[in-house]
Amino acid sequence: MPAVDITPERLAAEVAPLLGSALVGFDVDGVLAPIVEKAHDAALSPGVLDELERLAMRARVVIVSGRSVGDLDRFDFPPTLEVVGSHGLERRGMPPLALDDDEQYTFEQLELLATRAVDAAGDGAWLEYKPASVVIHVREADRTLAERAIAAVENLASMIDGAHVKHGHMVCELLARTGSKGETITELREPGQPVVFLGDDVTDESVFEAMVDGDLGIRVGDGDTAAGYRLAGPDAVVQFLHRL
Ligand SMILES: O=P(O)(O)OC[C@H]1O[C@H](O[C@H]2O[C@H](CO)[C@@H](O)[C@H](O)[C@H]2O)[C@H](O)[C@@H](O)[C@@H]1O
Repeated sequence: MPAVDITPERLAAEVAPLLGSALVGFDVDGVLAPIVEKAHDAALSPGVLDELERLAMRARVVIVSGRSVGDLDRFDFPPTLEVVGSHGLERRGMPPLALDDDEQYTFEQLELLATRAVDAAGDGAWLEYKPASVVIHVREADRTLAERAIAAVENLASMIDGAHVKHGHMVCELLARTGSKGETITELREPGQPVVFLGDDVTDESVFEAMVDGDLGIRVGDGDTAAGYRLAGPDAVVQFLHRL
């Protein structure tokens, strides 16, 4: 069934009765922070931190991001929030992720591929490093060159032992160890605890796909989704939080 468009006010009315019991999860880029050209320029929408802090007094709030935990520090999420990074591979306050020797070898091969892909995609393409992956960013690159470079890198990565590939908004991530936001939420939820989750990207779909009766999945913005509801964009997320 296609997702139902919902207003921030209506969504707040749906979520409010669940607050005492629910796990409320948020993706970052495209949900709490509007998408921008350069990942290091991203900032939370004005007012979001205060609203999240208030929400955390009434519900268990978790941030589940593809960014690394170290990178997520830039957003200053308060300590009352749980913070999960690298698509579920890292948790704030836990020991840092360390690759074993095989994974390290895979990482080095992927880094080489990714570097070549950035060269092939040309001006505007760049590499982001995370503890278990490298991300090829092509938002500012020529679209045709970027698509070609990513198709080639994906093909080559499929021949490397232990390699995984994830796609996102104008990015291709090559991972030496993989995680899943859906599995993370399933691990975090208490038995019978309802989940409310807002996400905007392909990697958030694993959360929506793992949802059970009583959960609320909200896709933010366009795109195919398994979520039940759709909010217009990051501005609507701020309004939703405010109404809540
Ligand atoms: O799971 P998220 O918290 O949404 O993180 C997903 C990726 O976000 C970042 O990239 C995206 O946002 C950038 C800034 O708006 C944008 O320029 C880029 O095109 C987007 O894909 C981040 O850089 C990635 O590491 C995250 O995986």
